[in-house]
Amino acid sequence: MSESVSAAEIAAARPVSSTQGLKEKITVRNLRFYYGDSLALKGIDLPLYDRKVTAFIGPSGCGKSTLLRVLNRMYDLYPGQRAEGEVLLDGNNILAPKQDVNILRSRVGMVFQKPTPFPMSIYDNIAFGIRLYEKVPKSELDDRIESSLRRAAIWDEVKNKLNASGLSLSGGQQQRLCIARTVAIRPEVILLDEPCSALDPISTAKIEELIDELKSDYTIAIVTHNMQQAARVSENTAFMYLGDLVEFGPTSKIFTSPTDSRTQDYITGRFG
Ligand SMILES: Nc1ncnc2c1ncn2[C@@H]1O[C@H](COP(=O)(O)OP(=O)(O)OP(=O)(O)O)[C@@H](O)[C@H]1O
Repeated sequence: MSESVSAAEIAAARPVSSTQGLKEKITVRNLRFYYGDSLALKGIDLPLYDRKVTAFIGPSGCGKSTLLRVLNRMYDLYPGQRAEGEVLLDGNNILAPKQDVNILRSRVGMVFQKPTPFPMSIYDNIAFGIRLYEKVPKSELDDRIESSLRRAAIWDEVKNKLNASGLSLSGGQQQRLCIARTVAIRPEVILLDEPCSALDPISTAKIEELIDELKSDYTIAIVTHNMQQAARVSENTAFMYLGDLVEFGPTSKIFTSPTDSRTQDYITGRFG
C-alpha cells in the first residue's frame, strides 16, 4: 500500500464502474442541514448505490460528517440540529417524523473515527446490540457473535479471550470489533466516518480489505481524508466544498478527469 502512488493512478487502474441499472439504496434530495441558524448542508442531491462503496471527500468543515450523520439521524440526539429535504431509504423518507429512529439505526449502522468499544467484554460488545433489537437464544447468540467477529476479520485474534475487555485490544483491533458490532445487528447500510484515521498502515490495510469484503452484502458510505484510500475502496466519490456537493461520479472519473476545477485542485493537493 504505497502512498507514493497517486490517487489518480490507483483510480485509473481500477475497473470503470457503471451506475447503469444499479438500485439506489439511499437517495438524498435537496438536503439542507442546520446547526442552530447556521446552514451546514446547502441542498445536497446524491444517490448511494446498493452494495457499492461511496466515498465522501472534501476539505475540513465542508460537511462530510454532517451528511453521514443525517443518514441515520444521529443528529436527533442533539437539540438545535435539524435537517430539511428528503433522504429516501428504499424509497421511504427517513427524515419523516413518523420514522422510528431505533429501527432506522438497526438498518443503517455507523462506525466512528475513534474506536468506541463499550467498557465490557469482547463478547458483550457484540451481544449488546443484538440483545437490544432481538430476543436470541444463547446458542444462536454465540453463533452470531462468532460469525460477526469472523466477518470483521478479528475472530482469530480474539477467539480465546472473548471475556477480556474490549478496551484491552489494540486500536486497529478495537475498530474491527466496532465493525463486528455493527455487522452483528445485520444492517443494510454501513456508515464509516474516517474509520482508519487513528490506525497504523497495517490496521488500515485490514480495514480496507474488510470494506471490500463487506460490500458484497452492504451499501457503504465512507468519509475519508485519504485520497488514496478513497481511490482504493470506493466505486463512486462525492466531492464536497463549503456545504455543497460539487461533484459526484465514478471514482475513476473523479480522480482522473474531474469536471469542476475545485475537485481538480483538491485531489491534486492544491488546497484544503
Ligand atoms: N456541533 C456543531 N455545532 C455547530 N456547527 C457545527 C457542529 N458540527 C459541525 N459544525 C459545522 O458544520 C460544518 C460542517 O462540519 P463537518 O464536521 O460536517 O465537516 P467535515 O467535512 O466532516 O470536516 P472534517 O473533515 O474536519 O471532519 C462546519 O462549518 C462545522 O464548523
